[in-house]
Amino acid sequence: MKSILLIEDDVAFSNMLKRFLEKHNYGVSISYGFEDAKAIILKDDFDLIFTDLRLPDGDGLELLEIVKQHKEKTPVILMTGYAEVSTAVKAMKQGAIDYISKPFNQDEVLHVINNALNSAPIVESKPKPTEKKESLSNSEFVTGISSTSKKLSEYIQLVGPTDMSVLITGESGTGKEVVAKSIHNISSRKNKPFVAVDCGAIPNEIAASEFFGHKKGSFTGAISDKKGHFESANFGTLFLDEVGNLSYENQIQLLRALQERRVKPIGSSEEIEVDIRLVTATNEDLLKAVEAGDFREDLYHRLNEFTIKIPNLSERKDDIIIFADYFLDKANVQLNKNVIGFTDEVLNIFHNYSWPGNLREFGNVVKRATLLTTGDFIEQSVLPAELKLGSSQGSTAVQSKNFSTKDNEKDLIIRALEQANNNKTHAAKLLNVTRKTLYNKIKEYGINL
Ligand SMILES: Nc1ncnc2c1ncn2[C@@H]1O[C@H](COP(=O)(O)OP(=O)(O)OP(=O)(O)O)[C@@H](O)[C@H]1O
Repeated sequence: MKSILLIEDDVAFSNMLKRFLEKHNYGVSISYGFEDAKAIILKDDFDLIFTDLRLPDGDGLELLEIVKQHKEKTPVILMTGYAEVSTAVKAMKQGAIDYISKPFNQDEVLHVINNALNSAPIVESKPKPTEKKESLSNSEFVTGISSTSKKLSEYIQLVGPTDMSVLITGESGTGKEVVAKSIHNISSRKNKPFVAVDCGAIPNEIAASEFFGHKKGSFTGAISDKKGHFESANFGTLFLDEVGNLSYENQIQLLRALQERRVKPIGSSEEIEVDIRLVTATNEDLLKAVEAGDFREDLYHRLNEFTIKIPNLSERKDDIIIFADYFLDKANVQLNKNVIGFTDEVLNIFHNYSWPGNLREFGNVVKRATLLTTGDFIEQSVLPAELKLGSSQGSTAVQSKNFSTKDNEKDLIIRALEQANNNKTHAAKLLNVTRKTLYNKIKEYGINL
C-alpha cells in the first residue's frame, strides 16, 4: 500500500480526503500544520507528500524545500487556491511534481496522485509511520486541537510518568476514565494491570471485601477465596471512579491501605504488600464534600497530589470535527459501514449544540447516525431532534443562517475575506463554514479580491 502524508489545516476537509483515498487503497497520515509536518517528514518516509500551500504556521513552499533537502526522492504535490496558481507554477520549478487547484473533484485528485506516484522513482520503503497510528489505536485517546485539550494533554504527559496520585475531575462523559487509562499507558506500570472500579456501584457492606478480598467462609456468601481490587492491581494502577461516593468508613479503610501499603483480606490473618498507583475521579466538588464533613480531608490530600480537570465538550468546540471523525471511524468499524463524512449542515449543528452528555453523548449520536446513513455522508435528517433544536437557538447558527441567504451571502464572504486579510482559513472560521465550502462559494460568486 502506498503511503501519503496529507498536510492540510482544514480538519473536516482533510479527514474526508483521507477516507476517500483510503477507500482507494492508499495509507494516509494527516498533519494539520507546518511544524508538525516538518517533524513527521524528517522522521518518517512516505511515497508521496500532498500539502496545502497555505498552512497556519508556515507555507507549503518551505515544506517542499525541506523535502527536497532531506527526502529528495519523495514526490510533492501542492494544493492551491485560485489566486495561487502562479505560486504553484513556481513550486513546480522548485521541484514539486504537480499541483491541484481547489476546489477539486475526486477524479482529479486520484488522477494527480496516480500520475505522481507512477512517474516518481520508487522509494525504498523503510518502516512506515506506524508508530503514531499504533499509539493512537492502542491508547484510544484523542488529543484534540483546542487550547483546553492541549493543556489537558500536557498535564497527562507531565504527571503520567510519575508515581503521583491523580484526582481527575469533570462532568459525566467528559472522558475521565479515558484520561486515567492514558496516564497508566505512559507510566512505567503500563505493562501491569489497570483496574477500574466504580465506587458508586459498590454497596457499602461489601466494599471492604471488594477492595481487599476475602477468604472462603469468612462471611455468609463467601463461597470461595476472592482477590480484592488492590491485589489485582498490584504493580499497576488502581482507578477509583466516583470516589466521592465512598462511605466514611470505607474512606478510613482506603486511607489506611494507602498509608500502610498493605491490605488484609477479610478472614485472613496475613497481610499482603501492595504497590499500586492510585488514580481517582469524581464529578462532584470534593472540596465542598470535605467542608461539609462528608469526605475526609486527609484522604482528599492523599488522592490529590495532582488534579486534572477535564473540560466539558462545550468548552472545546474546536475539537468537534476531530472527535466527529474519530467516532465516525470507530462506528464504521463497529457497524461494518463505510460512511465518508458529514455534511456542512451537520457539522454546524454539532458545533452549535451544547452537548450536556459530553463526549459520551457525542459518540452515541455519531454511532446512531452512522447506522442510519445509507449514502456517503451523514445528513441532518438522521440526527436526533434535540440537536437540531439546540442548534437553531445558538448565536452562531444565526450567522450560518445568514450565510446561506443568497441576498447577503456574497457580501458576508467579501467582508469576512477583507477582515481576514484574504486568509481563507481565517475567513472560513469567521463565517463558521469549512474552507472547502468557502472556496466553492468564492468560485460560485466569482469573488476576486
Ligand atoms: N480523549 C478522548 N479520546 C477518545 N475518546 C474519548 C476521549 N474522551 C472521552 N472519550 C469517549 O467518551 C466516552 C466517555 O468517556 P469516559 O467513560 O472516560 O467518561 P467519564 O468522564 O469517565 O464518564 P462518567 O463520569 O459517566 O463515568 C467514551 O466512549 C470514550 O471512549
